Amino acid sequence: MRTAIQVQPSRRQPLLSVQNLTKGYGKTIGCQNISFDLFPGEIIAIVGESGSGKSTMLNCLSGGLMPDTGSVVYDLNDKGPTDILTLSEPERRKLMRTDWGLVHQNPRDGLRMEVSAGGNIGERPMAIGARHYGRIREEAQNWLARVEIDLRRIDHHPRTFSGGMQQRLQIARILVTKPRLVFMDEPTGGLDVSVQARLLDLLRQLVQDFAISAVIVTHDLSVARLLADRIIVMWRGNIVETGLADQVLDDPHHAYTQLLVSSVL
Ligand SMILES: Nc1ncnc2c1ncn2[C@@H]1O[C@H](COP(=O)(O)OP(=O)(O)OP(=O)(O)O)[C@@H](O)[C@H]1O
Repeated sequence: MRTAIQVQPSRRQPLLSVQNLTKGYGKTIGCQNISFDLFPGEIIAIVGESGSGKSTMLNCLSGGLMPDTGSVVYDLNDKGPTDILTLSEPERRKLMRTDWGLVHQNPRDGLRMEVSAGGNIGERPMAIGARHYGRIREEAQNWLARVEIDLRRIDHHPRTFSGGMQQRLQIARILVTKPRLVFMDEPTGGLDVSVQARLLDLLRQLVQDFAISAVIVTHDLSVARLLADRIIVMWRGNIVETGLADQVLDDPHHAYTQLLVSSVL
Protein backbone atom coordinates (compact mmCIF):
# COMPACT_ATOMS: atom_id res chain seq x y z
CA MET A 1 0.00 0.00 0.00
CA ARG A 2 1.15 3.58 -0.62
CA THR A 3 2.17 5.69 2.30
CA ALA A 4 -0.56 8.28 2.79
CA ILE A 5 0.51 11.86 3.40
CA GLN A 6 0.71 12.00 7.19
CA VAL A 7 -1.38 15.07 7.98
CA GLN A 8 -4.44 14.99 10.21
CA PRO A 9 -7.44 14.93 7.86
CA SER A 10 -9.31 17.36 10.12
CA ARG A 11 -6.64 20.01 9.46
CA ARG A 12 -6.68 19.56 5.72
CA GLN A 13 -9.07 20.74 3.11
CA PRO A 14 -10.48 17.83 1.09
CA LEU A 15 -9.71 17.93 -2.61
CA LEU A 16 -13.10 16.35 -3.26
CA SER A 17 -16.05 16.19 -0.91
CA VAL A 18 -19.02 14.05 -1.92
CA GLN A 19 -22.23 14.48 0.07
CA ASN A 20 -25.40 12.38 -0.11
CA LEU A 21 -25.06 11.48 -3.77
CA THR A 22 -28.09 9.55 -4.98
CA LYS A 23 -28.97 8.35 -8.47
CA GLY A 24 -31.85 6.08 -9.41
CA TYR A 25 -32.97 4.58 -12.70
CA GLY A 26 -36.74 4.63 -12.34
CA LYS A 27 -37.40 2.36 -9.39
CA THR A 28 -33.92 0.83 -9.48
CA ILE A 29 -31.36 2.26 -7.08
CA GLY A 30 -28.09 3.12 -8.83
CA CYS A 31 -26.34 4.56 -5.79
CA GLN A 32 -27.75 6.04 -2.62
CA ASN A 33 -26.58 8.56 0.03
CA ILE A 34 -22.92 8.32 -0.96
CA SER A 35 -20.71 10.58 1.16
CA PHE A 36 -16.91 10.66 1.46
CA ASP A 37 -13.94 13.04 1.37
CA LEU A 38 -10.82 12.56 -0.72
CA PHE A 39 -7.73 14.38 0.49
CA PRO A 40 -4.84 15.62 -1.68
CA GLY A 41 -2.52 12.79 -2.70
CA GLU A 42 -4.96 10.13 -1.53
CA ILE A 43 -6.11 7.08 -3.50
CA ILE A 44 -9.55 5.64 -2.74
CA ALA A 45 -10.72 2.35 -4.19
CA ILE A 46 -14.44 1.71 -4.58
CA VAL A 47 -15.05 -2.04 -4.42
CA GLY A 48 -18.14 -4.20 -4.67
CA GLU A 49 -19.67 -6.88 -6.83
CA SER A 50 -21.30 -6.27 -10.21
CA GLY A 51 -24.43 -4.14 -9.83
CA SER A 52 -23.40 -2.63 -6.47
CA GLY A 53 -23.45 0.89 -7.92
CA LYS A 54 -19.74 1.58 -8.49
CA SER A 55 -20.06 2.79 -12.09
CA THR A 56 -23.15 4.85 -11.33
CA MET A 57 -21.28 6.60 -8.55
CA LEU A 58 -18.14 7.13 -10.66
CA ASN A 59 -20.20 8.51 -13.55
CA CYS A 60 -21.96 10.94 -11.20
CA LEU A 61 -18.57 12.11 -9.90
CA SER A 62 -16.84 12.40 -13.24
CA GLY A 63 -19.65 14.22 -15.00
CA GLY A 64 -21.09 11.41 -17.12
CA LEU A 65 -24.37 11.27 -15.18
CA MET A 66 -26.36 13.91 -13.31
CA PRO A 67 -27.29 12.60 -9.84
CA ASP A 68 -30.83 13.08 -8.50
CA THR A 69 -29.55 14.68 -5.29
CA GLY A 70 -26.28 15.44 -3.55
CA SER A 71 -23.20 17.56 -4.10
CA VAL A 72 -19.69 16.99 -5.42
CA VAL A 73 -17.50 19.78 -4.08
CA TYR A 74 -14.05 20.07 -5.67
CA ASP A 75 -11.28 22.44 -4.62
CA LEU A 76 -10.90 24.29 -7.93
CA ASN A 77 -7.51 25.91 -8.60
CA ASP A 78 -9.00 29.32 -9.32
CA LYS A 79 -12.26 29.39 -7.32
CA GLY A 80 -11.64 27.12 -4.31
CA PRO A 81 -14.29 24.60 -3.16
CA THR A 82 -17.11 24.53 -5.74
CA ASP A 83 -19.99 22.12 -6.34
CA ILE A 84 -19.07 20.86 -9.80
CA LEU A 85 -22.70 19.90 -10.42
CA THR A 86 -23.40 23.65 -10.63
CA LEU A 87 -20.77 24.27 -13.31
CA SER A 88 -21.80 24.92 -16.89
CA GLU A 89 -21.10 22.21 -19.48
CA PRO A 90 -18.09 24.11 -20.99
CA GLU A 91 -16.65 24.63 -17.49
CA ARG A 92 -16.99 20.91 -16.74
CA ARG A 93 -15.42 19.96 -20.04
CA LYS A 94 -12.50 22.27 -19.31
CA LEU A 95 -12.05 20.65 -15.89
CA MET A 96 -11.99 17.20 -17.52
CA ARG A 97 -9.31 18.37 -19.96
CA THR A 98 -7.08 20.00 -17.38
CA ASP A 99 -7.29 19.22 -13.67
CA TRP A 100 -9.16 15.92 -13.96
CA GLY A 101 -8.66 12.76 -15.96
CA LEU A 102 -10.76 9.67 -16.60
CA VAL A 103 -9.14 6.31 -17.37
CA HIS A 104 -11.69 4.02 -18.99
CA GLN A 105 -11.73 0.27 -18.53
CA ASN A 106 -11.67 -0.18 -22.28
CA PRO A 107 -8.81 1.90 -23.69
CA ARG A 108 -10.74 2.26 -26.94
CA ASP A 109 -13.19 4.51 -25.06
CA GLY A 110 -10.37 6.76 -23.91
CA LEU A 111 -8.09 6.84 -26.96
CA ARG A 112 -8.54 8.28 -30.42
CA MET A 113 -7.93 5.16 -32.45
CA GLU A 114 -7.45 7.00 -35.77
CA VAL A 115 -4.74 9.26 -34.32
CA SER A 116 -1.09 8.24 -33.78
CA ALA A 117 0.22 7.37 -30.30
CA GLY A 118 2.15 10.67 -30.21
CA GLY A 119 -0.96 12.57 -31.34
CA ASN A 120 -2.99 10.94 -28.56
CA ILE A 121 -0.51 12.15 -25.95
CA GLY A 122 -0.22 15.61 -27.51
CA GLU A 123 -3.93 16.32 -27.54
CA ARG A 124 -4.40 17.43 -23.92
CA PRO A 125 -1.34 19.73 -23.86
CA MET A 126 -2.58 21.29 -27.13
CA ALA A 127 -6.08 21.72 -25.67
CA ILE A 128 -4.61 23.86 -22.90
CA GLY A 129 -2.49 25.99 -25.18
CA ALA A 130 0.74 24.11 -26.07
CA ARG A 131 1.69 25.06 -29.63
CA HIS A 132 5.38 24.24 -30.09
CA TYR A 133 5.43 21.05 -32.19
CA GLY A 134 8.96 20.05 -31.17
CA ARG A 135 8.21 20.35 -27.46
CA ILE A 136 4.89 18.51 -27.73
CA ARG A 137 6.63 15.65 -29.56
CA GLU A 138 9.40 15.58 -26.99
CA GLU A 139 6.82 15.39 -24.19
CA ALA A 140 5.07 12.55 -26.04
CA GLN A 141 8.38 10.69 -26.29
CA ASN A 142 9.02 11.19 -22.58
CA TRP A 143 5.60 9.79 -21.75
CA LEU A 144 5.94 6.83 -24.10
CA ALA A 145 9.19 5.98 -22.29
CA ARG A 146 7.50 6.40 -18.91
CA VAL A 147 4.74 3.97 -19.79
CA GLU A 148 7.26 1.57 -21.38
CA ILE A 149 6.16 1.86 -25.01
CA ASP A 150 8.88 1.61 -27.66
CA LEU A 151 9.55 5.14 -28.96
CA ARG A 152 9.58 3.79 -32.51
CA ARG A 153 5.81 3.30 -32.15
CA ILE A 154 5.17 7.05 -31.74
CA ASP A 155 3.65 7.44 -35.21
CA HIS A 156 1.69 4.18 -35.10
CA HIS A 157 -2.04 4.06 -34.48
CA PRO A 158 -3.17 2.53 -31.17
CA ARG A 159 -5.25 -0.04 -33.00
CA THR A 160 -1.94 -1.77 -33.87
CA PHE A 161 -1.10 -1.99 -30.12
CA SER A 162 -1.82 -4.85 -27.71
CA GLY A 163 -4.49 -4.32 -25.01
CA GLY A 164 -1.84 -3.67 -22.34
CA MET A 165 -0.04 -1.13 -24.56
CA GLN A 166 -3.32 0.62 -25.34
CA GLN A 167 -4.08 0.92 -21.64
CA ARG A 168 -0.59 2.30 -20.95
CA LEU A 169 -1.03 4.79 -23.79
CA GLN A 170 -4.39 5.88 -22.40
CA ILE A 171 -2.73 6.50 -19.03
CA ALA A 172 0.05 8.56 -20.68
CA ARG A 173 -2.58 10.54 -22.61
CA ILE A 174 -4.30 11.47 -19.35
CA LEU A 175 -1.30 12.03 -17.08
CA VAL A 176 0.70 14.19 -19.52
CA THR A 177 -1.03 17.34 -18.21
CA LYS A 178 -0.51 16.21 -14.61
CA PRO A 179 -4.16 16.29 -13.50
CA ARG A 180 -4.70 16.60 -9.75
CA LEU A 181 -7.55 14.09 -9.72
CA VAL A 182 -7.89 10.95 -11.81
CA PHE A 183 -10.91 8.65 -11.97
CA MET A 184 -10.18 5.09 -13.04
CA ASP A 185 -12.83 2.58 -14.01
CA GLU A 186 -11.46 -0.97 -13.66
CA PRO A 187 -8.06 0.11 -15.05
CA THR A 188 -6.73 -3.45 -15.24
CA GLY A 189 -10.00 -5.14 -16.28
CA GLY A 190 -9.93 -7.30 -19.39
CA LEU A 191 -6.14 -7.79 -19.36
CA ASP A 192 -4.11 -10.97 -18.87
CA VAL A 193 -2.88 -11.52 -15.33
CA SER A 194 0.81 -10.87 -16.16
CA VAL A 195 -0.11 -7.73 -18.11
CA GLN A 196 -2.28 -6.60 -15.18
CA ALA A 197 0.62 -6.99 -12.73
CA ARG A 198 2.92 -4.89 -14.90
CA LEU A 199 0.28 -2.20 -15.33
CA LEU A 200 -0.40 -2.09 -11.60
CA ASP A 201 3.31 -1.61 -10.84
CA LEU A 202 3.44 1.19 -13.37
CA LEU A 203 0.31 2.86 -12.02
CA ARG A 204 1.62 2.67 -8.48
CA GLN A 205 4.85 4.35 -9.56
CA LEU A 206 3.10 7.10 -11.52
CA VAL A 207 0.59 8.06 -8.83
CA GLN A 208 3.48 8.26 -6.38
CA ASP A 209 5.78 10.25 -8.67
CA PHE A 210 3.13 12.81 -9.52
CA ALA A 211 1.28 12.82 -6.15
CA ILE A 212 -1.98 12.17 -7.98
CA SER A 213 -5.24 11.75 -6.11
CA ALA A 214 -7.48 9.09 -7.54
CA VAL A 215 -10.82 7.35 -7.21
CA ILE A 216 -10.46 3.84 -8.58
CA VAL A 217 -13.43 1.58 -9.22
CA THR A 218 -12.51 -2.08 -9.15
CA HIS A 219 -14.01 -5.43 -8.32
CA ASP A 220 -10.44 -6.74 -7.90
CA LEU A 221 -9.38 -6.52 -4.26
CA SER A 222 -5.70 -6.97 -5.13
CA VAL A 223 -5.87 -3.76 -7.18
CA ALA A 224 -7.37 -2.03 -4.15
CA ARG A 225 -4.72 -3.42 -1.81
CA LEU A 226 -1.83 -2.43 -4.05
CA LEU A 227 -2.95 1.06 -5.01
CA ALA A 228 -5.36 2.41 -2.44
CA ASP A 229 -4.90 4.21 0.87
CA ARG A 230 -8.58 3.80 1.70
CA ILE A 231 -11.32 1.47 0.53
CA ILE A 232 -15.05 2.10 0.20
CA VAL A 233 -17.18 -1.02 -0.02
CA MET A 234 -20.49 -0.76 -1.88
CA TRP A 235 -23.41 -3.11 -1.72
CA ARG A 236 -26.79 -2.61 -3.36
CA GLY A 237 -26.05 1.04 -4.08
CA ASN A 238 -24.95 1.92 -0.54
CA ILE A 239 -21.61 2.30 1.22
CA VAL A 240 -21.48 -0.48 3.80
CA GLU A 241 -17.89 -0.14 4.99
CA THR A 242 -15.00 2.26 4.64
CA GLY A 243 -11.54 2.42 6.16
CA LEU A 244 -7.81 2.13 5.57
CA ALA A 245 -7.15 -0.42 2.84
CA ASP A 246 -5.24 -2.92 4.99
CA GLN A 247 -7.77 -2.58 7.80
CA VAL A 248 -10.76 -3.28 5.56
CA LEU A 249 -9.09 -6.20 3.80
CA ASP A 250 -7.48 -7.81 6.85
CA ASP A 251 -10.26 -7.16 9.37
CA PRO A 252 -13.54 -6.62 7.50
CA HIS A 253 -16.47 -5.73 9.73
CA HIS A 254 -19.56 -5.81 7.53
CA ALA A 255 -20.83 -9.27 6.61
CA TYR A 256 -20.79 -8.38 2.90
CA THR A 257 -17.14 -7.25 3.06
CA GLN A 258 -16.28 -10.47 4.90
CA LEU A 259 -17.91 -12.44 2.10
CA LEU A 260 -16.10 -10.40 -0.55
CA VAL A 261 -12.70 -10.89 1.11
CA SER A 262 -13.22 -14.58 1.86
CA SER A 263 -14.34 -15.27 -1.71
CA VAL A 264 -10.95 -14.06 -2.95
CA LEU A 265 -9.02 -16.11 -0.40
N1 LIG B 1 -28.69 2.73 -17.56
C1 LIG B 1 -29.28 2.03 -16.61
N2 LIG B 1 -30.62 1.83 -16.62
C2 LIG B 1 -31.24 1.14 -15.64
N3 LIG B 1 -30.60 0.57 -14.58
C3 LIG B 1 -29.26 0.73 -14.52
C4 LIG B 1 -28.54 1.45 -15.54
N4 LIG B 1 -27.21 1.44 -15.19
C5 LIG B 1 -27.13 0.74 -14.04
N5 LIG B 1 -28.36 0.30 -13.64
C6 LIG B 1 -28.66 -0.46 -12.41
O1 LIG B 1 -28.11 0.25 -11.31
C7 LIG B 1 -27.53 -0.65 -10.37
C8 LIG B 1 -26.06 -0.30 -10.19
O2 LIG B 1 -25.37 -0.59 -11.41
P1 LIG B 1 -23.86 -0.15 -11.68
O3 LIG B 1 -23.56 -0.43 -13.13
O4 LIG B 1 -23.63 1.20 -11.18
O5 LIG B 1 -23.08 -1.20 -10.76
P2 LIG B 1 -21.54 -1.64 -10.82
O6 LIG B 1 -21.15 -1.96 -9.44
O7 LIG B 1 -20.75 -0.60 -11.51
O8 LIG B 1 -21.59 -2.95 -11.72
P3 LIG B 1 -20.51 -3.45 -12.80
O9 LIG B 1 -19.27 -3.77 -12.03
O10 LIG B 1 -21.16 -4.65 -13.41
O11 LIG B 1 -20.33 -2.32 -13.78
C9 LIG B 1 -27.77 -2.05 -10.93
O12 LIG B 1 -28.93 -2.55 -10.33
C10 LIG B 1 -27.97 -1.82 -12.41
O13 LIG B 1 -28.80 -2.81 -12.96
